[in-house]
Amino acid sequence: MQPRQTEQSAEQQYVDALYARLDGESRRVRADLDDARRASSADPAEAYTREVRVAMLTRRERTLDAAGHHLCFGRIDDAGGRTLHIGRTGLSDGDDQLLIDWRAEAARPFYAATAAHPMGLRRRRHLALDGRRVTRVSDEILDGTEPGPGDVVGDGPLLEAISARRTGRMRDVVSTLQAEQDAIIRSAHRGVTVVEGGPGTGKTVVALHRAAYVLAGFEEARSDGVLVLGPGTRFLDYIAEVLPSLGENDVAMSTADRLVADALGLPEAPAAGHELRRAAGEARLADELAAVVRGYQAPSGRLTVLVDGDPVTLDEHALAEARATAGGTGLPHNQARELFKDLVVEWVADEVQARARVFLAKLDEDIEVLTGGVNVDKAAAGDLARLGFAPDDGGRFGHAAAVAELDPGALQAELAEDVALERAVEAAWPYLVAQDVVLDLLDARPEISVPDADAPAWTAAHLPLLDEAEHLLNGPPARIYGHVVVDEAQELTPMQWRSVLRRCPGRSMTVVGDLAQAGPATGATSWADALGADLARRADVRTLTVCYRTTAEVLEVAAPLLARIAPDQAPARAVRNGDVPRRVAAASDELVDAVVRETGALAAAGPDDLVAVVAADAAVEQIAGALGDTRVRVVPVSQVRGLEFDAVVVADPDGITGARPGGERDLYVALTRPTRTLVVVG
Ligand SMILES: Nc1ncnc2c1ncn2[C@@H]1O[C@H](COP(=O)(O)OP(=O)(O)OP(=O)(O)O)[C@@H](O)[C@H]1O
Repeated sequence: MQPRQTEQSAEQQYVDALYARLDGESRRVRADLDDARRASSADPAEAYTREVRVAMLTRRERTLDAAGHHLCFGRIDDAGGRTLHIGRTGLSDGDDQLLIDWRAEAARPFYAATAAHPMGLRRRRHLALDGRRVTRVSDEILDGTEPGPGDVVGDGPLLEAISARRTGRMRDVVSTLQAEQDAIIRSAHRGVTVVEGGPGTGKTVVALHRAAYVLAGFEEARSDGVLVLGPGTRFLDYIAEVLPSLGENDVAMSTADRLVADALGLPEAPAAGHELRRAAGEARLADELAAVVRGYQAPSGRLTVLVDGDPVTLDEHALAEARATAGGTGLPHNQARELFKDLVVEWVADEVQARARVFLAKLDEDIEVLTGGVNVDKAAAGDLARLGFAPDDGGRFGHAAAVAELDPGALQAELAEDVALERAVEAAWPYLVAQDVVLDLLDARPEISVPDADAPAWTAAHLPLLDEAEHLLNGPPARIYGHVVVDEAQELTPMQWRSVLRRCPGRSMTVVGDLAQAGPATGATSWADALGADLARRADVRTLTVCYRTTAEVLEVAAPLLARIAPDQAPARAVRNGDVPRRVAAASDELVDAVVRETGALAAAGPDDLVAVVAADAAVEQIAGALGDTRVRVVPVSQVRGLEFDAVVVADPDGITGARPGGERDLYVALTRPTRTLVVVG
């Protein structure tokens, strides 16, 4: 038998044993889960323990289900001949660790060892499986020794993975993660990790595998959940299968816009043009909204309340003090209003009591005069004492008793319910709703206004403003996350960042993006622009340098553009070579025909290939119409960030660069989408 076959059948035996173990554990977990679900207890502590157990077993059940697909994909052998198999979950037989979870520390050398730093390994082995059958074994020798009879050295699985035809859905790449990617995924850093890198360097891959790692390793991520944010629904569909295939089904996925719309209970808002998005996304609008809200908080003047028909007035000084106290708590506006009202009530109650005291003292005097000097207190002392009143130092009960009857608590409670007082407070410090606050702001900013203030047609661009206002009025969002992953992070406006950050109070985040690909709504040129100087300073910034998507030839076509739009950025290094991209000249009236011809040729040449046309947004409809009903996708350049295809036709590059500001960045994004074939028509 060939070494390849011998090794393959030895691995097959091992893999069979792993699957037997997996099946056994799945059966056991399911039985335990049934038991745990059936058990009921009236004791709250026991009921809680049971719930925790059900949650734990459910998670394990899911992990085991997902792990069944390509259960084991690697093995590492150290110089002493010890071996470890690496896979999607850990499996053991008593003390024997049969399979190591890829996230475990012991699996690190599988990803991190190189010939320069073998980390004690002699060999790294990749296993390819088809169902439960081992279809291939391939080895890398890391310690510089010659391959022996048991080594199967050949083409790397990475090359095979990245050369494979795309399906339109991203897959997990847990079996071929590269060292520079793995170092970020496994980082123990709990704050903000920023991952930058050119197109196709695996930023999305890193972000998603990091989410899975963080879920397993960080307690706060497990308890408060993980959120993945992407630039649009097309992109979210594209990445939807990666985390479930890693056994993680509980990760929330959304766009920054949908996140806010859901939180505020608003319907999906229509997309906005980049000018509106940019204008409505400026950071200073947060200050302006805060000023709008402050403007409603007891503006200077006096506050008059009618109590039993008598006016009681808080003068400017008293009002300013109440405003300063309520405002100074830092509470959101609507909660601070309650405190403001309490202060007004207290003030008014004091005033009413002071007036009563004066009035009663006067009454005592009048009675004494009327009764010819008879001291009423003295005369009624016995009765008053029986009623529980104590005389003051001068032996007087009179107004002390009467004022005591004006129980301050009861008086305040009564005032708090008083309609006239409530009306006066509402005029000074009204309850506010977010939409009204934003409409107030828009009065002063016609460039971001909505047409009809009575039925405002909010667009996605306004959502972060509404979210900001909601925060100012009612405080932090109810739903927060233990870890937030932001993909295509260069696309978020400063106001969107504020929405995202307020949902991640722990600031445990993975932020991935490429500033050279920034669209016109943000045009961020530094991470400090994007994240704010403070957070950017504390962030752990990593750079990916190797392009796994496309060929060296395609990167070469994009290189002059990169030099113009991001002169400081070193181009990524491609690991593959391929065909030289083609340029097809076409006059503007022939353009659509030429695009149809070229895509037709590509689709015919690769019947299973994923073929796309990328065009300026305004040109999409015409091209799609001319193409008719084909499997070729026509994608507007504004929505193509993060996506990839086997073959791409870029239609009318000048049209793309001229369509909107920063058009060269759009073109750069378009040119870097293919995994293999690029045709530029124009
Ligand atoms: N270690 C890897 N093994 C196999 N495939 C990989 C690996 N790293 C990246 N890839 C593949 O390379 C392609 C590009 O990866 P990804 O989309 O994560 O790049 P990106 O940096 O996010 O790109 P962009 O900037 O265009 O959004 C994907 O098909 C991905 O699956």
